[in-house]
Amino acid sequence: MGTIVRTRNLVKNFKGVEVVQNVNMNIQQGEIYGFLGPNGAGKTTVMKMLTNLVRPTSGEIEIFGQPLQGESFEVLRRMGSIIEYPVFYEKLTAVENLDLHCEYMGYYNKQAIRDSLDMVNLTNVHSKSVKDYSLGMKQRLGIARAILTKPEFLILDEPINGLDPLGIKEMRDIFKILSKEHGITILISSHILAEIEQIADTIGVIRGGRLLEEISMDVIRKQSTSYMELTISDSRQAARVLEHSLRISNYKVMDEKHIRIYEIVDAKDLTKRLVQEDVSIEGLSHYQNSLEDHFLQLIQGGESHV
Ligand SMILES: Nc1ncnc2c1ncn2[C@@H]1O[C@H](COP(=O)(O)OP(=O)(O)OP(=O)(O)O)[C@@H](O)[C@H]1O
Repeated sequence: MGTIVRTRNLVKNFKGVEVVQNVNMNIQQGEIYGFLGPNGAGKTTVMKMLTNLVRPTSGEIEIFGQPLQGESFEVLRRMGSIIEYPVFYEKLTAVENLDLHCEYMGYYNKQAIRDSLDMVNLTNVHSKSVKDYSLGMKQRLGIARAILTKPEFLILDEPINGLDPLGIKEMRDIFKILSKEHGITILISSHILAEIEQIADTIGVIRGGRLLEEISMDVIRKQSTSYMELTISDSRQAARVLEHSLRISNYKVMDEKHIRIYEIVDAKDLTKRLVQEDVSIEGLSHYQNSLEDHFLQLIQGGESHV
């Protein structure tokens, strides 16, 4: 698998303010890359730079192994995008809108229009004009338009924003089909972790214009650990009991009164043995280091909407 997008020290200044700072981003072929960050973090600006809508102040962008320049029309033709909200001719129908888009792109193909509407489940809307569409339908039409020319790489800026749970589910299913069945690499931004974690293969976290982390979901899942924390009278004595009587080796003494155990143990057995060996137990709790904790620690916002 190759790298589809690579940015090196990407910077964007607006009126002297660095809204994107030294971003080094790597998107691999075939993956769904979740671009996670609070409002104003710089996601849209990065996406605009990737699509040549905004020029970087400095740094490099490589897409499909080629540097992105002002005249990279070939590269741009292989990409589809929805940046900010998709805009349509409201009085026209879906097919009429896509017809016009095809004409504009110099890619007239009736079958492609039908295929892409099918792919986003926008059928049976023949005579309806776009002004009567729900937000979810508009978003899906935006995706249909973005995939009309059968791009290899799709950029979607907050496509789930404002959708109801059913709309979100529909969108997720569409992303999965585009990715897994059609092999399209997808960059998708959101400010809500829960939306991203279910679909992304890799997550890039951005805040204040800096890419704080780029990590695969597999690695994150492996890192998220559960443990049991014991509060005891004497952690040294307790550690001896764990090692010698219970044969537990995967634990950590936190301080004089706390021990964390990272392996599965029978809590009843454990407490019984500790009491037998004169260690008094003041507390025992189970913890799960969740994905959310991981990102909240990273972003240090303290809210679940990072
Ligand atoms: N054309 C512009 N001129 C001046 N400042 C801008 C411009 N475009 C974006 N910014 C600023 O750059 C910062 C990053 O904005 P950007 O839209 O990229 O963030 P974002 O992560 O996409 O957030 P959102 O989800 O709210 O769009 C913000 O502080 C924004 O006000």
